[in-house]
Amino acid sequence: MEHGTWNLARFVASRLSRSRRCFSSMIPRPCIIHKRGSDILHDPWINKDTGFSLTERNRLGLRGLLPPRVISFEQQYSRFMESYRSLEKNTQNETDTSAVALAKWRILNRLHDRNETLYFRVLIDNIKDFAPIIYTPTVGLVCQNYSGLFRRPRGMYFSAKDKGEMMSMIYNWPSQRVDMIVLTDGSRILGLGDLGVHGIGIPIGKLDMYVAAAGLNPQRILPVMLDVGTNNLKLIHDPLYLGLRQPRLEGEEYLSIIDEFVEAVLTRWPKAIIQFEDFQMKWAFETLKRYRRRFCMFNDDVQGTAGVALAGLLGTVRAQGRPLDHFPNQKIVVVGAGSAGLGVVSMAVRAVAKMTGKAETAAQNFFLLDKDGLITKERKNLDPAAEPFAKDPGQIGELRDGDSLREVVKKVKPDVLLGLSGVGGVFDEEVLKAMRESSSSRPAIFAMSNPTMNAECTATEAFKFAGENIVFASGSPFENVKLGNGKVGYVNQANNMYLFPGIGLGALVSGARFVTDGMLQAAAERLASYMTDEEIQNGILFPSVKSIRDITAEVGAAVVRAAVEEELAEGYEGYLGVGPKELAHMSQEETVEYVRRNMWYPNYSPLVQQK
Ligand SMILES: NC(=O)c1ccc[n+]([C@@H]2O[C@H](COP(=O)([O-])OP(=O)(O)OC[C@H]3O[C@@H](n4cnc5c(N)ncnc54)[C@H](O)[C@@H]3O)[C@@H](O)[C@H]2O)c1
Ligand SMILES: O=C(O)C[C@H](O)C(=O)O
Ligand SMILES: [Mg+2]
Repeated sequence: MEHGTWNLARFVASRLSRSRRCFSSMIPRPCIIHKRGSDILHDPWINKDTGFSLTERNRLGLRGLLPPRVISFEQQYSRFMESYRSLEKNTQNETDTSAVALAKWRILNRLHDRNETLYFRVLIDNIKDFAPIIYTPTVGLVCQNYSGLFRRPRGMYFSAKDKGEMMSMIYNWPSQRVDMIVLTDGSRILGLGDLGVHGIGIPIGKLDMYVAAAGLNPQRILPVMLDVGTNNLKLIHDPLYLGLRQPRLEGEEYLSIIDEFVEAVLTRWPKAIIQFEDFQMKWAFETLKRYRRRFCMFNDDVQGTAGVALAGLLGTVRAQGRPLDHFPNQKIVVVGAGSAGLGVVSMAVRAVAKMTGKAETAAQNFFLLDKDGLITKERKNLDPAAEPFAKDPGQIGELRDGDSLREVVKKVKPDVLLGLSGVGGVFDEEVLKAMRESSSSRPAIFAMSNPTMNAECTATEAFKFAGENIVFASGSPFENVKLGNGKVGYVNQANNMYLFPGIGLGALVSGARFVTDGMLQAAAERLASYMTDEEIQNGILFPSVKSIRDITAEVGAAVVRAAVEEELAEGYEGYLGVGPKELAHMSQEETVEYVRRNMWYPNYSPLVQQK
């Protein structure tokens, strides 16, 4: 087939007519099931509650197991939203905001446990309201209270006691096919530290976002907890703790558990993608190095975060009214030299090197701090991962190793202050006021740590102390700030949710062998270019969460094109799957359409039972 002669519409039509699979993007197609009667009502993947038609009730042995009236999907939807809105109304004056957040989570979780089609429809339609409940920040609270909230298991749990058994355990998962796994060991849950097995809430929340934003089929996702123990003594001594009450495995013992799990997954589902999430830094880097050239995986905290931050940094240059090629001149202070901070600096420095063609000087305008202050080459026991970004002491205003954040901001006068420290309030009044002396007339403050309590500062503090002309972004959502005189300080949410669904989806529908730096760079660049100049001038660096499906399609397509360019796209065996040659011939627009068409959308499908 010649380039340019490939016709997406014709191609999609031909796929639609020949496919017999049970999920579709828009048109409900029959779903083949192997269950009957009450087993159907207890399976949230296929349950429709009172929505089963009378003919379906007859066909599936459901007659008499439900009240006689058939309630339509739209009626069920309205009834759920009414009960949610009445909870909202009844709790609006409640001062215990955590209790309210958990009550909202419970009502959504009950629906999730009962009827996934309805759950995902309400989630997609109300993503701006519901993302903060099923995802950051409430998901952090859920993990902290997991033993009390636990009713039904979700996902799979592999523990150190399962060594030697994982290859058979993986077949206990009821779905024949899994496309996307989010895996954690619970060792660094948001900024909340080691929450052991209770960290399972994070993979669940991330995969909910995959379904909502990337349209992954919920029957093909798998949240996984690898329980290798916990070093959180409070949990070890808690009689209701649900995980192994032993210290974390270390060294080769630890790695052998991950190796065994990975082997088991890839034996059953060789094309599954594994997203590593909320691993403590040493294992985040070690596992990334170990696996990234062996199968299709990425670490969201290192790589997804880096792309989102880079998009924000490029947006800041535009918001400051400067041309993009000014980026290498921006002075950027990064607070936190962990998996996220180092991921951000590495990617941003690579972008500078690409722009200037000078790798040796690309890190000169980045200033990295950890809990012991500014990192210089004089640092004792300097972490090799931080070494390329360590400053020469004496550079700019006599910088010294261990200089405090206040000193660094005063001496450097940065254009951007970016926090990934996990420590709430480190951007205090003095630090924020010092940002008024920034060499930019429109400095940016990125308080990216999660959840809300761990943000380096609040939005209100940032606008109050650093000035009304700043650009502001936070990892957890904050309300826009009223500045008086009808002016509003715009709050961006700089969260990796803008990228990981598109990275995963792009890797999936291209059949990429690996996730490369080139694919990640393409994802970040697409996110950066998504905003118009007008939006950027108004301080809006990231799109509204409301358009997350659209962004994800664009990011996914950028990842597909990069995978094709790097000759890593092996094709996708899905409902609308294509081979590598067809992928190679798609235009940019056709790729976006192809990605979009592969998104699952929640509708009740007619159920057909096969013995
Ligand atoms: N917004 C997002 O999308 C996003 C993505 C990833 C991580 N995060 C958040 O970033 C935070 C850090 O994650 P991580 O994986 O890098 O953790 P990490 O534990 O690997 O690293 C934390 C780093 O912060 C440093 N630090 C601690 N206290 C400090 C202080 N007072 N001043 C300066 N530095 C200090 C530590 O020395 C370490 O270098 C978490 O809160 C996490 O939720 C946000
Ligand atoms: O989970 C999030 O909201 C973002 C990020 O992955 C984090 O660990 O904080
Ligand atoms: Mg994370």
